[in-house]
Amino acid sequence: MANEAVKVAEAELTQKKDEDYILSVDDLEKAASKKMSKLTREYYNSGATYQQTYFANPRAFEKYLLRPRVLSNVAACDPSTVIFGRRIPFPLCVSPTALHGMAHPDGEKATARGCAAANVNMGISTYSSFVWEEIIPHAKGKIDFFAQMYIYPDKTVTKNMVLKAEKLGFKAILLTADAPILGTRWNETRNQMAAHITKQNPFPNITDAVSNSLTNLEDMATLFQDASQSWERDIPYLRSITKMKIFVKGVLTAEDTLKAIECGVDGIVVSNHGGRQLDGVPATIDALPECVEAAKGRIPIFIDGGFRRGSDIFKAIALGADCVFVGRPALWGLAYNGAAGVEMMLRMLHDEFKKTMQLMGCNSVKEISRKHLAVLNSRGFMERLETAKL
Ligand SMILES: Cc1cc2nc3c(=O)[nH]c(=O)nc-3n(C[C@H](O)[C@H](O)[C@H](O)COP(=O)(O)O)c2cc1C
Ligand SMILES: CCCCCCC(=O)C(=O)O
Repeated sequence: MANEAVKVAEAELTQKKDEDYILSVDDLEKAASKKMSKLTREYYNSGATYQQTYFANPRAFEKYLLRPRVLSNVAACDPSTVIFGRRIPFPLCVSPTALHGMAHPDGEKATARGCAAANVNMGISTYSSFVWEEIIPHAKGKIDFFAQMYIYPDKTVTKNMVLKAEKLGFKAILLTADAPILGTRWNETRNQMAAHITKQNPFPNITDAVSNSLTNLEDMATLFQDASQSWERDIPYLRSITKMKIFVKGVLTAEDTLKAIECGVDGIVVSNHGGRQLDGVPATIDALPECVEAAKGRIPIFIDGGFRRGSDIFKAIALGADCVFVGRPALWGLAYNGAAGVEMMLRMLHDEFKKTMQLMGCNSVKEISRKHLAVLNSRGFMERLETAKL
């Protein structure tokens, strides 16, 4: 009888294959990628030109080792933190990414529902598949939204977008600064992405300006992104027309961190656009320390790029970030199972982050610091990050 029970249990086990388990963001990426069309998969899962930065982002976390403290009574560990005056479950928000309609028919509306279910704030792209006013009601009052914008060549567009965002209750502008022109992604040309976009996936927020005659995204972007954007001209202008917080997204250096402070922005997002703009720039986790050092606590610092594990989030907080954002993981959740897939991804990262905190001996986000990290020096010996000569 016992043998029979074992046989039944084994038969049930073999019905479920290893790939049916989604236990990590990496599992989710694989499962979601199978569900996407070639066009969508290659648009989402790629970077600029040789993709050096795209691959560097997730890999760079490995060189930061964790230094745990034991016997620290972590039974009451609390991974929550406060962003813009609102307590959020853990230091994570969703980055703005274009065209969620390619992953799921409900696009950003489903992403917003997934974020609301997990109580996670969401950035929405200028290039969203639905107009902002259609997306917000799906989570209104439950989470904060951030409006991703560019400096548009036509300044009345900039002004209208800002005023619209303010009216819709967006908490902050994420001004994308690393895209005065669009980066080159070769498979977008191979897949004739621009033709697909104008026909099947228009940009409803800016649709009037879209020209069907254009054949590549880089040309299309010149309609919406102004190569003459500058700190001196555009930040004071934005400041003069809005009370929303202004975060500059795409900062990678101490110099630009200082410039951001000088121009009076409310914060920066250390970002390389997920490796989609300038190939060859550092992984964001490697650029973070010089930005943190330059800021000296004067402005909040957010970061995105390659975050796939709870321990990645822990490392960024330890290096001085206030909050981490994820882009592609939300797209994978959406493609895998709509709003429920987005929620699943966010809960997975929440649980991994909390477990990392507990196994590190931390009870609150405020306790996490550089003393929790180490690196291997050039001779292969471990050094505490606090004292390491890098
Ligand atoms: C498919 C895709 C579309 C994106 N669209 C935008 C966009 O419209 N505006 C923007 O500022 N950043 C955009 N980004 C960059 C993200 O905001 C974010 O910086 C990046 O995805 C973070 O890296 P991760 O995907 O590894 O988490 C996009 C990224 C991806 C993957
Ligand atoms: C014509 C513009 C194409 C959308 C660009 C969105 C974006 O930033 C990306 O990384 O892709």
